[in-house]
Amino acid sequence: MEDHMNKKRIVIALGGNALGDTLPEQMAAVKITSKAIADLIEEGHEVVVSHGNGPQVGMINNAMAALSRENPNQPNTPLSVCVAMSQAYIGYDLQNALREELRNRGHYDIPVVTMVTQVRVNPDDPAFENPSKPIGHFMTKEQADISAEKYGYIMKEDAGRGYRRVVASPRPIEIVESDAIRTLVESGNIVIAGGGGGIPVTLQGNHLKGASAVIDKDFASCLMAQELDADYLIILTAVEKVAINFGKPDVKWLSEITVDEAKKYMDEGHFAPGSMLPKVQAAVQFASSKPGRTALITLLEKAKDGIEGKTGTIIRQ
Ligand SMILES: Nc1ncnc2c1ncn2[C@@H]1O[C@H](COP(=O)(O)OP(=O)(O)O)[C@@H](O)[C@H]1O
Ligand SMILES: NC(=O)OP(=O)(O)O
Repeated sequence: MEDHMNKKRIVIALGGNALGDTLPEQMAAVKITSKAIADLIEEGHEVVVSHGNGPQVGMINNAMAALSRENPNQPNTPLSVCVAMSQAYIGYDLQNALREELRNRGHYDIPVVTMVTQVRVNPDDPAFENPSKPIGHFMTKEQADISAEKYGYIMKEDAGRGYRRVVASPRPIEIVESDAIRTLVESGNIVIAGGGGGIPVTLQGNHLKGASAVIDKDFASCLMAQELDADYLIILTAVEKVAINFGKPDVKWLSEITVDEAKKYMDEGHFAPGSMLPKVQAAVQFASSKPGRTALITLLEKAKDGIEGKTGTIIRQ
């Protein structure tokens, strides 16, 4: 273990490739993911891990809906509860894999814990009227039409890859458990928190009421990084760097950009909505929130190289 001279507090947001789409894929993927996270832990950094849940929350929601169709005594499970289930299921696999990876490297004294995390949203957020977050598996047009007809789901085409159900995705405004997460981090725990963007809740006096939504994990991770006063927000995805002119012959991969440059590229439409755009938006929000805060977007396997400045796209003020 390195000494703690350069210890940073890091929030890592894991993309879809870190977890896969199915139960067996997730089992295999978390082993690779744990290696990348353990590399950062071994450098002595304080690490909080968040992750997506799109495929998983859709799968859970479908299973619960089928159960309630078969059994009239079983009312349908709210989407907020499905997000909670996805946090626990993904947290279980990730926590277990990371514990094993740390032990394989001789670190028996680093506890890993998953925090059930609620995230407050505004009940008047216009996103509730405009579902945009794809969940579940991809379908053909014919399958999507059947789902829309049979279950009243709203289906949208997802970046040329097929059709998916979409649900509301309001902006996160408070990480309810951030004090507890901070306490765990400061006492040496590796914390998995804010999974699936957090369980969306609205405040009703002292009661937190579940909302029918799935929050974007990049925005929730950004807010969590701010609330934890993190030094780094690392967004790990399936590309090593962010590009302008992505997918075109004159593609240019970006190594380091300022917040102003990132905003200019956003305005010019270089980042696809629903994929790279929320990542760059989250990175910009984090890097602008306080001097010294740095955002990094890179490949899962390159997390350590990225924080050492060897690769990835760095966004800072
Ligand atoms: N300008 C861009 N630069 C790099 N990647 C981009 C860009 N625009 C769109 N992408 C795509 O966005 C993907 C990341 O978004 P997505 O797959 O939704 O993320 P997640 O890892 O969170 O599941 C990349 O793998 C890439 O295919
Ligand atoms: N909640 C969320 O943003 O999940 P995905 O990253 O899987 O879309």
